[in-house]
Amino acid sequence: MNQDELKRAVGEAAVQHILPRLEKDSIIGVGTGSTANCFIDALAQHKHLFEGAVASSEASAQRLRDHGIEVFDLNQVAGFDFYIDGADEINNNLEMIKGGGAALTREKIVAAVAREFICVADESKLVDTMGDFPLPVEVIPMARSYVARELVKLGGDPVYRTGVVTDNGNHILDVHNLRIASPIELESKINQITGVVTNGLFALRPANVLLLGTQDGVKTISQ
Ligand SMILES: O=C[C@H](O)[C@H](O)[C@H](O)COP(=O)(O)O
Repeated sequence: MNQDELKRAVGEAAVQHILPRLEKDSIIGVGTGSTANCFIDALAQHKHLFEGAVASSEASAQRLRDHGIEVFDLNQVAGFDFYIDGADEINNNLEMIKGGGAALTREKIVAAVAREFICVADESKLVDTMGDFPLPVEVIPMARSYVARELVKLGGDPVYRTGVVTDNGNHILDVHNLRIASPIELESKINQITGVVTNGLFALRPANVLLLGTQDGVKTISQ
C-alpha cells in the first residue's frame, strides 16, 4: 500500500473504533490535515448516527460542512468523547509533533476538551526520538524575532514560515535541528516564552490511542 492508501485505512479504522460508542447526541472532535481528511470522508457515511463535530481548523470545518455534517463552535459544547487527528511525528509514548499544517493551537484546544485522543498516522510518522520534523511554534506577529532569538538559546534553528497566517491571525516559526529528549520539558519551556501562543509538541497531553497504518494492516497502540 502507498502512503495515501495507508492514510485511508487509518481513517476508516478510526471510524470503526468510535462507531460502537456513538450516540444520537454525540459530538466528535476533528483534526486537520490529509489523514484527518481521510477520517472525515469515512465518517460522512455515518453522519445520521451522531449530532455533529467540532473542528480544529477552518479547512476541516468546511470539509465537514461539505459532507453535510453540522459543525459546532467549541464554546457551544461542554465536552465530548473523541478527538481524531494526525501527527507529523509520534513516539512510543504517543507524544507528538503537530502543526505541519499550521493548525496546532486549535488542535491543542480541541484535544484538551476531548476525553480520548485518537491519533491516526501511517508508519512513516512513528519515531524513536522526535525532532527530525521541524517543530512548529505559533507566535504573535510582533514577537516573531524575539521568540526566534529565544529559540536559538534553546538550541534550535527557527525558520519563519513565510506567507503563512494561522486561523488565529498569527505566524509560524519552524524550529529545525532539535533532538527532543524530554518532550514534556521542552513543550513547557517553549510555551513560557512571551509571545508564543503554543508549540506543536503534544506531550503534556499525548494521544491515548494510535491507529498506525502499516503494510501488515492497521495496528492499535494504546497508552
Ligand atoms: O497542522 C496540522 C496538523 O497538526 C496535522 O495533523 C499534521 O500536520 C499531520 O498532517 P498529515 O496528516 O497531512 O500528515
